[in-house]
Amino acid sequence: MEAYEESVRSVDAALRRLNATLASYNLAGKKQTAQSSESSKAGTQNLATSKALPPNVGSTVPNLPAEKNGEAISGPTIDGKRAAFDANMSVGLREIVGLRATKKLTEIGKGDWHHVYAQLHHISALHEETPYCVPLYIVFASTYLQLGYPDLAAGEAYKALLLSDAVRDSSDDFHEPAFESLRDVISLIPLEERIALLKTELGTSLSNANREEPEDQEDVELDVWLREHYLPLIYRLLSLSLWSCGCLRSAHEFSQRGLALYPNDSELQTYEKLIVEAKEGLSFAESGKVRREVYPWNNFEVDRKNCLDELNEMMTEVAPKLEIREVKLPALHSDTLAAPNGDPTKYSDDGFVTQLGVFAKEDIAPGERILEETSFLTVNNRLLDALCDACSGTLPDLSKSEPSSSDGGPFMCDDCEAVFCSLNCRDKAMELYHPIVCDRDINSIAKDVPVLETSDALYTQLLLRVLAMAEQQGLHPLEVPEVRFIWGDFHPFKAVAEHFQGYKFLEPASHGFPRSLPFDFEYNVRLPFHALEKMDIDYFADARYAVWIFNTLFAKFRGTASARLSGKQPGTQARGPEVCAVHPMWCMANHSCDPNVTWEWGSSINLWAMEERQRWERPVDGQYQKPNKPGITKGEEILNHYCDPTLGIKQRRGWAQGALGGKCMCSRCEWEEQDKELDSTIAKESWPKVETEREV
Ligand SMILES: C[S@@+](CC[C@H](N)C(=O)[O-])C[C@H]1O[C@@H](n2cnc3c(N)ncnc32)[C@H](O)[C@@H]1O
Repeated sequence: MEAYEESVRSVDAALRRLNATLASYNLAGKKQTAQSSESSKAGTQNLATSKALPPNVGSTVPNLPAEKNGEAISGPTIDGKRAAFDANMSVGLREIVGLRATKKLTEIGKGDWHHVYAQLHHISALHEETPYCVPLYIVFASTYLQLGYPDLAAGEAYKALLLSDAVRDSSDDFHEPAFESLRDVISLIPLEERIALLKTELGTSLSNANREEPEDQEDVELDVWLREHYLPLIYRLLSLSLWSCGCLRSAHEFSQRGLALYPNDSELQTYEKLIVEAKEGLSFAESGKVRREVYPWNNFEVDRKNCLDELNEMMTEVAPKLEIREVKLPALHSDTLAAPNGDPTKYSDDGFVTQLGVFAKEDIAPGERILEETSFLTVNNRLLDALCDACSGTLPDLSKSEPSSSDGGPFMCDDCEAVFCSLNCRDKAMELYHPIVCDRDINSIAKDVPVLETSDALYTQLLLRVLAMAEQQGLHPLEVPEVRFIWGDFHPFKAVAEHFQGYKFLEPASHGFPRSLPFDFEYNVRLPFHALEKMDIDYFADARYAVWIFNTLFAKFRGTASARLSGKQPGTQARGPEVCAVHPMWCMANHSCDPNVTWEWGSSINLWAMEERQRWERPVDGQYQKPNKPGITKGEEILNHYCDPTLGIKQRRGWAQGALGGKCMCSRCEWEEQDKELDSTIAKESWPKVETEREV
């Protein structure tokens, strides 16, 4: 044992000498400029600007495993406790310590579904202990890839990239913890291997005539490990996972950055080839689609039929004559999903699914207003607008001599430029979300974007509002009341997952998993993390801020958010910015192309029983069978319209596909489709009140 300790001590000393020598040679070569780091670029759209990466090696001698009381320490565990690097390591830790760029992505964390899923648990537990560890995020990302979640893999790989910037940039807020975490991992690697890597590096450095002057050296060894092992893996992960999601532009940008640093990396070359083959014409499209499901680890989706009391308390506040109940709806998705091993999973046995809907508790008169709901989950797409920051209603006109609003509004925030239409809105904003975003320079994020990106940008803004609400109210983002009970039109996945045989990495196909959630790296990953950073939220340490949570929220918004052009109030001239909102009670009502209510939305959203019903049922021999009875009787379902019902069947179906997630199967659509010559389209002018459309 003594002999062993003696040899460890001398290897250790050799390692220190090597590291110091290397530091004096500044072997890392190229300097990292502040501009080239991922985090400092976060405000720009361009991923491709990075120079060859660079070590930000520091001036101090590296922190090598210490000697205590003359005793060599073989290396701390990842949480700082002493341990040997061997079979005693947990499964996740062994993967982390064993990460090498010589391993192919397809091999990292490979195993059957149960094994890989268990690995996810180990990694999550380690994440709680050590949230700033570059290789931990690489293993996280690889594990997600093995489970067939390239979108989640891209999110974790991006965090790894941000942290590797932090390790190299001593001015980065996360420099110290990222540096220490990486040091802890490297301390667990066999000394012989560490020395061998440093020696190779020394050889390269000595033969490099153009090396730069040493500056700000901190730990050459960490930088060598980053460059030799972790960064190649990060670029491979980003390129492959984003290609696999269909985000070709981002995938290409990362593979180009990777290849600029590692031109001979055969994996990166393969991925770049796949990306280039997938592009259409000259453009790399960013039109990703990913799985839309209740992730197997998502314990936040409640069984809503057990929460009807709570839901109905919320409903009574905004609509005293309405209640929420279970309802059977036609299944919109194909009813069988093939698992990768061929096992079918039924989406629905009888072509119907049980969801929720809204019903009348009492008779309702024609033209009666039955719901008035104000939401603070609202956003708009212009940087300079004349809308209330909280409810997105039009601001009172200050140029008029009479009082502009009943309480003398508009009101400004004392500390930033946010404007509110009323005192109530200002108070609510302060209570629900505003302090988190106040004066944080996040106003311009996802605003004034090109037309084609408008809806993605609005959804991202909704996400940011929910994240601010969660932080301000001390909730998990999936527990924020405005989104908690919303069903995200998730595919039934759990059963399929259990049959999953492994991801076919080099196939863009979905391997039996339907992909219906739009995904764009910029809007789903980079901008949300950038905004969180501005809000001073530590998204490395706080597990509430991960891409699977963002995706779950996006799925909820996509089925329920309403959009409108503002500026339609009397007295206003032009249409203003596009406004988008989620009204959690209003959106419980299901769609029909023969609706019994109509709606209008300004600072609040309102539902009215229709004054007159259109004759949209099928006539038999030219005669309508039922009397045309406006108003709604007790027990009848409230049927809203998500698209303009005056349109013809083809247009309505196209629209409903987006807003509903499938083909509308209401009785009007069914008979019109069978009986095209009787298409019941009516002149738009005869339709009351509809100026707004629901789908973003
Ligand atoms: C705004 S939500 C309506 C409330 C929803 N039923 C619930 O349980 O939360 C929209 C979703 O309800 C379902 N839905 C609404 N109207 C439907 C219809 N006419 N046919 C089939 N599904 C419908 C679809 O799944 C759609 O994505």
